[in-house]
Amino acid sequence: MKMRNPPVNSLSLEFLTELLISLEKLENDKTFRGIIITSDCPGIFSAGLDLLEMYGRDPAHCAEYWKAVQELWLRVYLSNLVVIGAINGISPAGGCLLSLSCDYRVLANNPKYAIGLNETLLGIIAPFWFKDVLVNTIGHRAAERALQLGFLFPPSDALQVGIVDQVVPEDQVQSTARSVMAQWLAIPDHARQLTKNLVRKPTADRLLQQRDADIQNFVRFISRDSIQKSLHVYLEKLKQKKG
Ligand SMILES: CCCCCCCCCC/C=C/CC(=O)SCCNC(=O)CCNC(=O)[C@H](O)C(C)(C)COP(=O)(O)OP(=O)(O)OC[C@H]1O[C@@H](n2cnc3c(N)ncnc32)[C@H](O)[C@@H]1OP(=O)(O)O
Repeated sequence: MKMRNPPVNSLSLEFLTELLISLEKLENDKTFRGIIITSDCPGIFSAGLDLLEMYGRDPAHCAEYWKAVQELWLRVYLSNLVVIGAINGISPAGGCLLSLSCDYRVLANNPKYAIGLNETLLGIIAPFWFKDVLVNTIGHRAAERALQLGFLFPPSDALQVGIVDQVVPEDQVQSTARSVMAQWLAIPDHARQLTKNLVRKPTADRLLQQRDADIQNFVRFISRDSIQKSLHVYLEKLKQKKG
């Protein structure tokens, strides 16, 4: 699955909906046993959640948006398919969550392709289920530092901390992802799927048990004047970077 939402593969409501529909189709087609998620935007895996879906929007829109974010996460995280991330670009925040929700992550060895949950740098916070997935992946202490400081790990650090499973030369990302897929597909589906569910269900259940409250918390948080100001400042910084 090649993500194509130029210029930066931001996860807008429309794009999230497209991804959800595509995933659902693949899940329902029994000829598919695995997917490789990668990007069609040069140098960018995904810029994460679309800031314009959270800035200057009314509460109803924010609620609809957050529901779609939850939905995509649950679908990828709990997918019965083998999901491999072929991460061929930078992957901050929501882009990192998408990567972390794969079963295996291959990152291209380019110092620009940093990955991490950098929410605090925007003046916002990673929701508890983003945090849970990071803690599950790199452990409590490393996650505690990474989340508070908004670390974006370059490939060598990302491998060392375990946020990705493999770092390979850029021209080998897709072929490595395909070899990894072959290994994973050698395992009988029912055994692998039940095991995946056993490991991941408790984390997903934490959100499933409080989805509506999570949406309300998000809407309250994102609608605060101080948070809207932080988003404004961050968006201006992105604009000014262009000069
Ligand atoms: C107690 C209550 C608890 C409640 C908890 C709720 C908490 C809320 C949680 C909300 C979670 C959010 C997670 C996220 O994913 S936030 C998004 C994080 N993403 C980023 O920080 C990445 C920002 N982008 C960049 O750093 C760069 O764009 C890039 C990806 C490195 C690419 O750089 P490049 O130079 O190639 O491109 P430009 O920077 O010029 O960007 C091109 C245009 O795209 C716009 N852009 C970029 N990123 C985003 C984005 N994430 N959303 C929307 N738009 C984006 C950028 O502004 C340029 O637009 P322009 O052409 O119109 O100027």
